[in-house]
Amino acid sequence: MQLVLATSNKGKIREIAQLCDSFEVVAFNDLVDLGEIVEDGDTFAANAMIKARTVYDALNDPDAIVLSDDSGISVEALDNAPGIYSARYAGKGATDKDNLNKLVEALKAKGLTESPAFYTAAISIVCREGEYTVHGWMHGKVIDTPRGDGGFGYDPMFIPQGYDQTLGELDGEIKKRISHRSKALGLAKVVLATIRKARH
Ligand SMILES: O=c1nc[nH]c2c1ncn2[C@H]1C[C@H](O)[C@@H](COP(=O)(O)OP(=O)(O)OP(=O)(O)O)O1
Ligand SMILES: [Mg+2]
Repeated sequence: MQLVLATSNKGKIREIAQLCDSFEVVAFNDLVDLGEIVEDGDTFAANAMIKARTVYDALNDPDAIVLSDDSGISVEALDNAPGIYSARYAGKGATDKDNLNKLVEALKAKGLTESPAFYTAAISIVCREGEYTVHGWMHGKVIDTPRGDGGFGYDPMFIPQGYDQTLGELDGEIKKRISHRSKALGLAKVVLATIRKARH
């Protein structure tokens, strides 16, 4: 069964494809040309649903199953910023490196070397059977000295609870087990199994 991913983020596509390996996963950009989807919701869930609905409507295919992800990092010492603005923390068109460096600077500006932090993932599914949104969280801390180049986004500065290495250093198999995205996808796969059953 095909699963259309309503994301342009290569790190997410890689992780979702690995975690949803019983589906034929395809990125929406390979099917339709929508340009940048405007994420003007005020929560992760709202933005995830915007992305999934936009792609579902553009595909105009009653059999389509679209899955989106809106996610980000919230830092306690920064009143849970950047949150839903994680992708553009360093401004429109910011790279992962720009955003990470801005977060390091924000910690230093507070005279901090670390702070508790957590990732949120909201995953939405839109198909003819209905619209669904599930969440996953991963708690830990951010540090001001990024280490490792694994993962993507803010991973080199995030140390998950129970570990002493960053997600940039840890084996990707660990992130697959504990991340906000894998937890949310664990719930999303229950929805997908129900859809698959209803269609056969
Ligand atoms: O596991 C993660 N490890 C590190 N960083 C992460 C992770 N998960 C989300 N993030 C960061 C990256 C980006 O700065 C923002 C997502 O923003 P978000 O709008 O959901 O994604 P995006 O714009 O990169 O692609 P898209 O909207 O097409 O899904 O949070
Ligand atoms: Mg985005």
